[in-house]
Amino acid sequence: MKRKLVMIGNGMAGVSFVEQLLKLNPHRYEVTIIGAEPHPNYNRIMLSSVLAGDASMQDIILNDWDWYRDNDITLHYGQTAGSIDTAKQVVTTDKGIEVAYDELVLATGSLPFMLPLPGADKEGVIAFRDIKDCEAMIDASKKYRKAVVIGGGLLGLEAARGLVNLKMDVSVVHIFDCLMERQLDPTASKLLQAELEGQGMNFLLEKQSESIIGKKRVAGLKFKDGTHVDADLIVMAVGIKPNVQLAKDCGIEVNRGIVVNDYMQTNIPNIYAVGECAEHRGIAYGLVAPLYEQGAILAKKLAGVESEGYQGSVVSTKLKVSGVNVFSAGRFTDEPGTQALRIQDGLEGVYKKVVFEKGKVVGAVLFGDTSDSSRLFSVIRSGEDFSGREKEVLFGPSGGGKPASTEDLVAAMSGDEIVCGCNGVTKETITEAIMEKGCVSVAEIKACTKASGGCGGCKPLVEAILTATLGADNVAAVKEGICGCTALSRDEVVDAITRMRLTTTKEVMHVLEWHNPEGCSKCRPALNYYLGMAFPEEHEDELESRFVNERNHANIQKDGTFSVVPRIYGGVTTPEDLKKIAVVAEKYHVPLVKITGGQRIDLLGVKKEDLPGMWKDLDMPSGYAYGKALRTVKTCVGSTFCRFGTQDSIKMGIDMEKKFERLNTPHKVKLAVSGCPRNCAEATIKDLGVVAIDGGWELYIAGNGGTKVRAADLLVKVKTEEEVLEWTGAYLQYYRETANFGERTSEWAQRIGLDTIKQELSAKEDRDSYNSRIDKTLDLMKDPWLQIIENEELRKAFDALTAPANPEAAATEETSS
Ligand SMILES: Cc1cc2nc3c(=O)[nH]c(=O)nc-3n(C[C@H](O)[C@H](O)[C@H](O)COP(=O)(O)OP(=O)(O)OC[C@H]3O[C@@H](n4cnc5c(N)ncnc54)[C@H](O)[C@@H]3O)c2cc1C
Ligand SMILES: NC(=O)c1ccc[n+]([C@@H]2O[C@H](COP(=O)([O-])OP(=O)(O)OC[C@H]3O[C@@H](n4cnc5c(N)ncnc54)[C@H](O)[C@@H]3O)[C@@H](O)[C@H]2O)c1
Ligand code: SF4
Ligand code: FES
Repeated sequence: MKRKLVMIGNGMAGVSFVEQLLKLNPHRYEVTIIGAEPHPNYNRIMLSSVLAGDASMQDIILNDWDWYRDNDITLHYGQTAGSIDTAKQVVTTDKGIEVAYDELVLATGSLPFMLPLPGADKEGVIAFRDIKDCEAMIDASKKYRKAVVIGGGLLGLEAARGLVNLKMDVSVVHIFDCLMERQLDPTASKLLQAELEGQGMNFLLEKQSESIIGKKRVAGLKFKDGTHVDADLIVMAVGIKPNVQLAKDCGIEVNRGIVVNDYMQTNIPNIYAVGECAEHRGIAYGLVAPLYEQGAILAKKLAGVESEGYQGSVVSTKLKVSGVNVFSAGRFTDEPGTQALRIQDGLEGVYKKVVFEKGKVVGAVLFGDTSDSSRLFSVIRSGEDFSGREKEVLFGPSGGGKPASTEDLVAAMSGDEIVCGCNGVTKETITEAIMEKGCVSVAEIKACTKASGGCGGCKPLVEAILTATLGADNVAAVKEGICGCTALSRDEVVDAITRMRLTTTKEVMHVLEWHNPEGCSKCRPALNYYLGMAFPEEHEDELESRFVNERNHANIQKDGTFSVVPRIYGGVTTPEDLKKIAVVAEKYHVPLVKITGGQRIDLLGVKKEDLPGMWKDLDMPSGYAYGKALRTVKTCVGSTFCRFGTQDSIKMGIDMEKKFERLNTPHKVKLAVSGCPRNCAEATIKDLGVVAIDGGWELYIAGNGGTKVRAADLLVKVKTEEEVLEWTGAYLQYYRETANFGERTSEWAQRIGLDTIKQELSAKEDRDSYNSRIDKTLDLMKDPWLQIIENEELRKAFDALTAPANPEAAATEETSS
């Protein structure tokens, strides 16, 4: 008969412990979890990324509902354990459910510390601890402007960064004169402050909060020095306290946290504690890496596997604010008996400090360049004696180069050592992903194991494990750089752009140390695209990084003339538009007027100097026949006139074209809509094709009618026109975010797999998230012809553009349709 294991708390530490227990001894226990939050276990760390707009709520689920069912775990979610009868071994929840246990694990985490200020109960005063808080901030940003974060620690600064991204005016109130004083020395702290001020944060240092003002809702914060700051939202991030009340009430020994021994046992038999609520050797940890280590020890204990017990952890932190590289580990302050080695490069904004005690590295602070973080952390944990050769730690044995390689440290790591603290991923899990699942890049390892998907601090170590496992030559062979100017892959470049918030091609090339500082014709347009995709609002399109056809907003022809293709939505025109086209064709002596395969009209043989005049006279939007963008939405007659038609394909096509026109994509995108399965619009050889069926629509993807003909695959059947637009938006944005620049949907879909696409888009929440990003981009797009006609500066710049010496070479870039 199975023993009854009950766990109170459905958070990161607790569930990680259960996962490890199931691996070691899957059949020993009947597991019940009581969780106060109405969600399955999620990655609390990533709430910062959700707030910053870099991840969706769906992305941060660690164990979905199916996981509990598949592992026979009873989950009482949305219920709080209210009491424990330690004599009868029964837990009672606030909803009156009684659960008997043989073994009980407390994993109740922490509570945010709320300053007991007068007015702290007003609307708009919140903490930042869970999904509910995160949603409250996102909602507030839609209605209000001024946010104040109290606390300049890790949490406060990550909250502040998220609120800046949500377009709020953000002030951070801090009690000391240095931010993150628990992790940084004053030098690093001041460098950090300057960097964050540059990102738009305002700091009010050495401020003691006195009261919160306002009526029902907060209106401001008053300080003890008589000053005040206006606020529509106040986020308190002034630390946490272990959640121990339940334990205390039933007689379990509690200090700051629930007191446990090296095997996570409390003073009451059969009751254990793990995670932030536990206090081991006087320390209650507030970071996940040590909590996962505790979970591993407890799992062994309850699975009947011997271990030496938990010995405590050295912790390291990395601030998850993009564009800022800060790392801190161990004891970093100058104490008696310690010595510090510091280097500072004021030009590059780099600062490094390593603290020694009796020759051993006991702590480190890095700012600006954190590439040494994994190695330094390993050195701290290894306790290696550097007496007499301390400088090797930063400068290597020769005094001038890099110190002992990360690969050596990787080789010395045991399999169960945690590599990614944020996601609790061990070295063994990563090597398995490489050897058994065929991962050959950090991005693939991330997709497979989640390692490096949180703060990103473990990335160098994951990379080193990859190199150590596959061999440097093999890694280099499989890693396809985006061009000869860099050894970095597309994913690595895009990841760096988003993580470090790089905004220009020059900045990317500089920060990522391009071999060729000017880039080349392959990487410049690609970077320009990736930047625009990642930061549609901040990035200014770089004309000089565009291909010649896109610079001219017209396709260059073999004789050096251009073609003009105005947009004709869904292939439906009007007598007025036809008249305008005819007048323009005559006025500018257009030698050839041609109906294209995409159901529109091409005016060929136009002189460059005539282009703006023609655009003005036409007074029609650009058809983007020259761009890596949405080209056409071909439609059939559909139900309006055709006797076979089941749906209005013309309206559907026009709606799609109007919604997605001007969208920049990795390569050109063509759509089509047919009004019945006879498919006269050839929708099944398009990047996305829609075919009407009885009572709905079928969406086909990744078709191609070009040199490599490919029939499209069925993605989904839907009922309404709204759903067609919703799926199309999500699909196009997923393609925009994950395809290589220059990769058609057909190649992309074959590379990543149809099942992956289906799975990625299956949840409505994910589709909404993709749509919100595509909508943001579409809102910002303007018609390029109109801009040049209306804006004198742009007009001058356009006139100054010269056509390439060899039009044929340029014409191979793109073809129109
Ligand atoms: C925004 C944010 C960013 C962070 N970033 C990082 C980071 O980058 N790196 C890092 O290492 N750490 C980070 N942390 C800290 C990290 O999230 C915590 O250390 C970790 O989540 C603690 O895990 P836990 O399981 O002990 O507690 P929790 O994850 O808090 O889980 C405890 C759970 O128990 C539930 N509970 C409590 N009492 C009861 C009860 N009586 N009955 C039922 N359920 C109960 C709670 O509702 C909660 O769901 C961050 C924290 C936040 C809030
Ligand atoms: N990147 C990360 O690793 C990360 C990110 C977020 C949160 N966390 C963890 O979550 C927990 C909570 O984070 P936190 O930043 O709230 O805790 P913290 O204790 O690390 O920092 C709180 C900060 O608030 C300041 N403070 C205290 N009282 C104040 C007051 N009255 N007015 C103004 N400032 C005041 C403190 O000086 C301190 O710097 C911690 O355990 C932290 O490690 C980690
Ligand atoms: S696809 Fe069907 S509805 Fe459209 S024109 Fe052809 S037969 Fe008519
Ligand atoms: S340690 Fe943060 S992502 Fe791995």
